[in-house]
Amino acid sequence: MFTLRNRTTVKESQVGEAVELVEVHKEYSTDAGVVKALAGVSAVFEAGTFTAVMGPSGSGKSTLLQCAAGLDTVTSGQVRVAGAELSGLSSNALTILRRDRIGFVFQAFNLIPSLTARQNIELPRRLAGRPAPPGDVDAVLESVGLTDRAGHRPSELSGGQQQRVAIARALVTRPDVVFADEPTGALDSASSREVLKLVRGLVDGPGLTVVMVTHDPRAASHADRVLFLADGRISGELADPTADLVAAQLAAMEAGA
Ligand SMILES: Nc1ncnc2c1ncn2[C@@H]1O[C@H](COP(=O)(O)OP(=O)(O)OP(=O)(O)O)[C@@H](O)[C@H]1O
Repeated sequence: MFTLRNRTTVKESQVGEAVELVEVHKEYSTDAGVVKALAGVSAVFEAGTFTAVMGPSGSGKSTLLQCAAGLDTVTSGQVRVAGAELSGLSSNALTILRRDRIGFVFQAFNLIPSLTARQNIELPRRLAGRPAPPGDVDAVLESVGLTDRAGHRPSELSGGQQQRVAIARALVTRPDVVFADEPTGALDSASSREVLKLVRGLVDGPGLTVVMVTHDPRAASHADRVLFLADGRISGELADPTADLVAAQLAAMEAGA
C-alpha cells in the first residue's frame, strides 16, 4: 500500500479538519444575470474520512468541489484546507498548496494518449519542475494495482485502469485531500466498484481525506457519509449510507419532500 508522507508521525491535518467551508457563497455573473451557485455552504470534512456530495443537476456540487480545492475563488465566506485559509494566500502560495496538498480526479481521465501510464503519472511533477523520485512512482503504481501496466498507453488500458492511472497521478504528490468529480461517471459498474474500493482503501489505509461528487447511490454507499446539496445549500446529511437509503433520500428531494 502506498505510504503517505510522514506516516510515521501523525500530521496535524490528519486529526482534525482537512477541509472546512464556512458560509461559502459563490455567484457567477452571466448575461442572464447573477447565478447563485453556492448560497451559504458550511461543512467540515474531517481528516481521514470519505464524503460523497450528491444533489440534483445544477445544485452546486462541482462548484463546491472547485471552491474547496482552490480551483475557483469564493464570492464570500471561507475555505480552509490543511489549516490554511485559501483567500489569505498569495497566488503563489495557493499554487503550492494545490500542488502539494490537494489531488483532483475528474470523470474524464484526462490522460495524455501518447504517454505511458508511468509517464502520465510523472507528468504533473515534471511540469512543476519537481520530478517525482522513481520509487514514489513505483509506490503509487503499486497502490493502484498497475505495476504490470506501467508501460502501457491509455488506449491499451480499460476505463477502470485509466481512472486508476489518473488516481495514481493525483496521489504522486502525496496530497492530504483528494477531490473527485464523478470519478466513476464514465465507467461500467464492475470498473466503478474497483475504483471505489481503491478509493476506500486509500482512506482506510494511508488516511487520505476524500470528497467525491457522484450521481450514483451505489458509489455514494462506499463513503462514510453523504452531503446533499439543493439550490446551492446543504439540505441534508446521511452517515453510513447504503445505496437504498441514498436513493430514497434523492427521491424525496426530487419529490420536494
Ligand atoms: N462558470 C460558470 N458560469 C456561470 N454559471 C455557472 C458556472 N459554473 C456553474 N454555473 C451555474 O452554477 C450552478 C451550479 O452549477 P454546478 O456545476 O456546480 O452544479 P452541479 O450540481 O455540479 O451540476 P451537475 O450535476 O449537472 O454537474 C448552475 O446553475 C450552473 O449553471
